[in-house]
Amino acid sequence: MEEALPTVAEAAVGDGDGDGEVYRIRPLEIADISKGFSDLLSQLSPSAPLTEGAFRARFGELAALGADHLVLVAEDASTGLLAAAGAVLVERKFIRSCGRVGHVEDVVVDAAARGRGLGERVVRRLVEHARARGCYKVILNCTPELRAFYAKCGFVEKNVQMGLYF
Ligand SMILES: CC(=O)SCCNC(=O)CCNC(=O)[C@H](O)C(C)(C)COP(=O)(O)OP(=O)(O)OC[C@H]1O[C@@H](n2cnc3c(N)ncnc32)[C@H](O)[C@@H]1OP(=O)(O)O
Repeated sequence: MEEALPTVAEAAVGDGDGDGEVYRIRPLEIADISKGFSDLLSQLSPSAPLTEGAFRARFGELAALGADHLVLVAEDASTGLLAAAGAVLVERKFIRSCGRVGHVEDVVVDAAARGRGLGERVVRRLVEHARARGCYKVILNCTPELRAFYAKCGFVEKNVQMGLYF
């Protein structure tokens, strides 16, 4: 029988890196729609602002996936606004003895907060989550300019990304 999934909150408790400073990394919450989540995501990909209704609907869908889908955010204690976000999706496979693979997606740090190690901290927390969920690897797609950033986070270049857009 499959083991019980921890809740998203349980799966990512504790910052664990003792920054004791401004940013608190934690799972996404419903209230984050009013803490700049949409503006943060627009720095990843320009798009129409996320409405509260759309945010709530998607939040509910993702919550139903339990710990197999985790969105982390970093809240700036001095402003109450979000300074970074990132997600990891745990894919359940048949191969590799029904192994699991982590997919890191949508990592972004607010332009004003870049260059202070926050992006690396968020990625490392996402990777920790995937490892704790039993993944045998974590993969992601990025542009060539981000090779050095992900190398700092422990990733090595492997294979080729392909896409087919609709
Ligand atoms: C899977 C995906 O989501 S890919 C999409 C990634 N997101 C984006 O491109 C959105 C726009 N960019 C950003 O949000 C940010 O610039 C990020 C997330 C790429 C980096 O966040 P930051 O907080 O600035 O990175 P951080 O300060 O943790 O950098 C860690 C290390 O990587 C290096 N690094 C960071 N960005 C880059 C870069 N673009 N090119 C080369 N090295 C970089 C840093 O110099 C640092 O190295 P150091 O420890 O030797 O000083």
